[in-house]
Amino acid sequence: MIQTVDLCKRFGALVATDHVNLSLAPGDRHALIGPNGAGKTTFINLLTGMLRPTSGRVLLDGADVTAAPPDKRVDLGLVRTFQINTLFLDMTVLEAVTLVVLARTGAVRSLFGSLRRHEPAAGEAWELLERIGLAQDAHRPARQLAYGRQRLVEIALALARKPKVLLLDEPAAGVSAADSRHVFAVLDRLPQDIAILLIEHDMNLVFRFAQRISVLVAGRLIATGLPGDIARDPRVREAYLGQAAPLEAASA
Ligand SMILES: Nc1ncnc2c1ncn2[C@@H]1O[C@H](COP(=O)(O)OP(=O)(O)OP(=O)(O)O)[C@@H](O)[C@H]1O
Repeated sequence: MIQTVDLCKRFGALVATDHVNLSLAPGDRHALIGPNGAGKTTFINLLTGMLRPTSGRVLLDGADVTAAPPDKRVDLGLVRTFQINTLFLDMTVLEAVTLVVLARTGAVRSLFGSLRRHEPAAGEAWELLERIGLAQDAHRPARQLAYGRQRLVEIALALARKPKVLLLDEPAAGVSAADSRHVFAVLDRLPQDIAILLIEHDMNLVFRFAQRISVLVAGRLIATGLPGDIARDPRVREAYLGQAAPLEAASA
């Protein structure tokens, strides 16, 4: 579904992404971990097209998208979550998700036409909100929701794009433990055909969610494998020196 081939990114003398080869098949639940500054965000930005690689390629569903702009990649099914912006915060949750459904289907251009034409989009948005447990907040402005619920709205907005590949950059950062559990319960129930790449610092969440884990250190992928193998890998333990406790807990 998505594949990088010898992907490299230099910032001057610094090699932030060093010949990274990583691929996800439909339905994969893959986590990308690594210490601070390892290059995780840079890698995500190379996938979404926010950054151009120095060399190497990005393939999406077999098509070379290395030179494609971000919006084209979204149209092709590569979607990442974003913090809700001011526009969406002032809409109700249902309006915001409906707007993204309309943008996806091209109908947003006729937004000021008959409202009746937008009923299917609102219906789809409603179903989505029910699926991820946000229906009770559908008619509230996103701004009024608790921070943890707003993170769910961000996931809903990404899902409204019907992604083939979903990139999640710390989807539960800054939320309470209870809300974080809810976010991950929602992620567990996402359609099985979506490939998900998760970046997450919380090892308990990583090991709970991922079927495969890749470890990035100083821009290089030092290991990819099953969670148990990653937790026991001496190179990974070395990279997380001083932080081995989460690996212990996760591999137990
Ligand atoms: N635009 C840029 N210009 C120069 N250096 C950059 C730029 N963006 C990132 N870097 C450097 O590239 C390296 C990788 O950074 P990146 O943010 O991708 O790491 P990360 O794994 O996401 O870190 P963290 O877990 O702390 O968010 C770091 O050394 C960072 O300082």
